[in-house]
Amino acid sequence: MGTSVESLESILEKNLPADELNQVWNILYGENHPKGNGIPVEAQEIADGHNFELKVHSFNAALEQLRPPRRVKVGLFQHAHPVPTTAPVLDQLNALHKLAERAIAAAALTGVNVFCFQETWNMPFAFCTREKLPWVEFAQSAENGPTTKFLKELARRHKMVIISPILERDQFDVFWNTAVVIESNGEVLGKTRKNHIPRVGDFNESTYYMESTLGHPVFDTSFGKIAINICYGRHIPLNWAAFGLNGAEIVFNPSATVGALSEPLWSIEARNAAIANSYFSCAINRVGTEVFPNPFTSGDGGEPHKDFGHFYGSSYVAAPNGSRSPGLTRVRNGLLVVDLDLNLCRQVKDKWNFQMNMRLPLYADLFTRASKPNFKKQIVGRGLSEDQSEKDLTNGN
Ligand SMILES: NC(=O)NCCC(=O)O
Repeated sequence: MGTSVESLESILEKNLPADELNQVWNILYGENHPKGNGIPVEAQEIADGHNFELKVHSFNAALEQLRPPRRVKVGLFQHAHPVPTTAPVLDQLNALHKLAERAIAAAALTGVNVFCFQETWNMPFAFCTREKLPWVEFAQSAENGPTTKFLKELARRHKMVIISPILERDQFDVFWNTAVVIESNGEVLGKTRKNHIPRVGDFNESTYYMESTLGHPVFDTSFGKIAINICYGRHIPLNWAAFGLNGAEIVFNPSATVGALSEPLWSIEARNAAIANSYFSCAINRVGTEVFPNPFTSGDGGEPHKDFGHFYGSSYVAAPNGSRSPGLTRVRNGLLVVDLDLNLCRQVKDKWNFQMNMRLPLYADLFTRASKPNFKKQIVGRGLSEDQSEKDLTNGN
């Protein structure tokens, strides 16, 4: 499909009469259908001037007697790589920083409290190439690298929590796929790292960095308890569950994924995680096509090529009650600002009782046994081993 479709929403809006469109929104997205108002003129001017979509949405919760509403605005920014991947590394980094400054300025004008970029936002997504130079030159210290220093100043200026997913080079020159969490006072609150590394298609990421050893940290920020599940981790329901167990109220999923591989999964996985774990999930995808200097193969017998295919954007936010925001465009840069009430998390827990029905000991026992080499599957019936079943099938039994 590439770039020929702007978004699912644009097709529906073009083709459905208003009353049917409203019904479709309600069925597709839950009780909150798209709302497009509340964008300050100055923020819209920045978006128009720099050709990015600016969309707003809000989720409500019931008013409680003992707890005031806990409203938070999240900002999700998706972007294409702004300059050719052949430009000098410093020029690429500076162009990305400039882009970020504008997006954060627009987010600040819209009242965003917690801002998150896409996966490894400050570099081209070069992991398809399997080459080291110049791509590893984008890797930086999570605490003191140029991107963190740059964002600390913006976080302080705008009193905004900023989540910055980068390729990290640590003090031993070990690489990690990291998200740095910068508090609204400009201090680094901490970092988390990608737990699950893709080995699919052109996503040759194990060439570049190691699996996290940091677990599933939740960051208690001035705007709620947040966690970050980096890209491929969204396919692992236990990964999402672990952030919920540690108390997350919002889980960000900074990603980089292409249409041919994952577009049918995209609208489901983060939304399902929000439902299953009674928190808000925020899925952010890269956009555009990045062309690299040298051809590479996908290991599937196909022709060598110089690009990954189209990163389809479509960033969105899902709420614990199963409703979701509309998605951003598939083809352009975009900022999605979503106003939400964290009280909804506990209200949904009280309604559905997923936590009350969690039965952790039941699953703890199974996972403990399944993680041992002598694990025996609990199969009721003839109790044949897989080898025996295959023989049975070939004998026509
Ligand atoms: N960046 C990354 O983990 N991509 C893997 C592909 C996918 O998860 O859709």
